[in-house]
Amino acid sequence: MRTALSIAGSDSSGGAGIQADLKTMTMNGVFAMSALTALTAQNTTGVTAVMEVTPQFLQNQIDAVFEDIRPDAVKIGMVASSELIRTIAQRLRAYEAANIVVDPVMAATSGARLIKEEAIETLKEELLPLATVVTPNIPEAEILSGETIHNEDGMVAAAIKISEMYHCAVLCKGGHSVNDANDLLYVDGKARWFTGRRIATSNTHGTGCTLSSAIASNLAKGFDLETSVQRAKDYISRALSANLDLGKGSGPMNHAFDLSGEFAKEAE
Ligand SMILES: Nc1ncnc2c1ncn2[C@@H]1O[C@H](COP(=O)(O)OP(=O)(O)OP(=O)(O)O)[C@@H](O)[C@H]1O
Ligand SMILES: Cc1ncc(CO)c(N)n1
Repeated sequence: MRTALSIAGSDSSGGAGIQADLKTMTMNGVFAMSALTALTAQNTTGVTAVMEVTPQFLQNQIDAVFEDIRPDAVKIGMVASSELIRTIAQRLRAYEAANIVVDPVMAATSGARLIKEEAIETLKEELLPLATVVTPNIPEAEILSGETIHNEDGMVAAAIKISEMYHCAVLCKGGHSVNDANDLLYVDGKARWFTGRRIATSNTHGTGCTLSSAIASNLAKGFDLETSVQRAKDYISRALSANLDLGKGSGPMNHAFDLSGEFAKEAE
C-alpha cells in the first residue's frame, strides 16, 4: 500500500487540518500518517486557541515516520512559525523526500490567522523550493506573488511569478473567485485550467486541506501531477456536493460519499 504523511495542525472540529487530511488520504486509498505542528481549539465558527508543538517534538515525529514507514508523498499544511518551517525543510531535505505538496495555509475559512507574519518569508524561502506543487488560494497567491488578483488573467500572472521565483509548480485555487471554482495549474511553463461549477454551499471548511491531501495521495499512488490535480478536483467537487450541513458556521465536508472506492484506485 502506498503511504502519505501530513505535516499540519489539528482542527478539533474535524473539518480541516490533520483530521481532513487523514480522512482524505484514507478515502483516496493511501495509508495516512501525521506529524502535528500545532493543536487548535476550533469549530465551524472560528479558532479560539492555538498551541504550537516545539521544533524538537516536530522533528521527533517526522523522524519516527521516515525511519520506519517512508511516505510516498508529503502534504504540508498549517505551520505557524519560522522555527517549525525550518525544521520541516531541514528534515525533508535530509530524507530527500519526494512528492511534496505545500498548502501555504495563512488563515482559516472563518478568517482566523494561522501563520505569524514574519514566518511568511521563511515559508517562501524554505518550503516553496522543495514543493512539487504549491496550492495557494487567491489571497495567498497575492501575498506570495506580491500582485493583486482581479480575474482569471491575474491568477495566471501570479502563478507564473510564484513558479519562476521559487521553481515549483503552482495551483492557484479559485474557491474565493466570484465566478466558478476554476483552479489554474502552472507547471513547466504551461498554464492549464481545471474547471469546476461553483456549488451553492457555505459549508467549505477545510476545502484547501482536502484538495492538497487528495493531490498528495494521487502523487503517492503514481499518478502524474496533472492527473493528480484532476482527480483531486473531482474528489473535492463530489465531497462538496454531498451536502453535509453540520455546525453553526462554515461546516465540514462529507468524505464518506465514495463507498464504491472509485477514488481509492491506484495508477495503472
Ligand atoms: N463553492 C464551491 N464549489 C465548488 N468548488 C469549490 C467551492 N469552494 C471551493 N471550491 C474548490 O475547493 C478547492 C479549495 O479551494 P479554496 O480556494 O476554497 O481553498 P482554501 O481557501 O485554501 O480553503 P480553506 O477554506 O480550507 O482555507 C478548490 O479546488 C476550489 O475550486
Ligand atoms: C488546523 C487547520 N489547518 C488549516 C486550516 C485551513 O482551513 C484550518 N482551518 N485549521
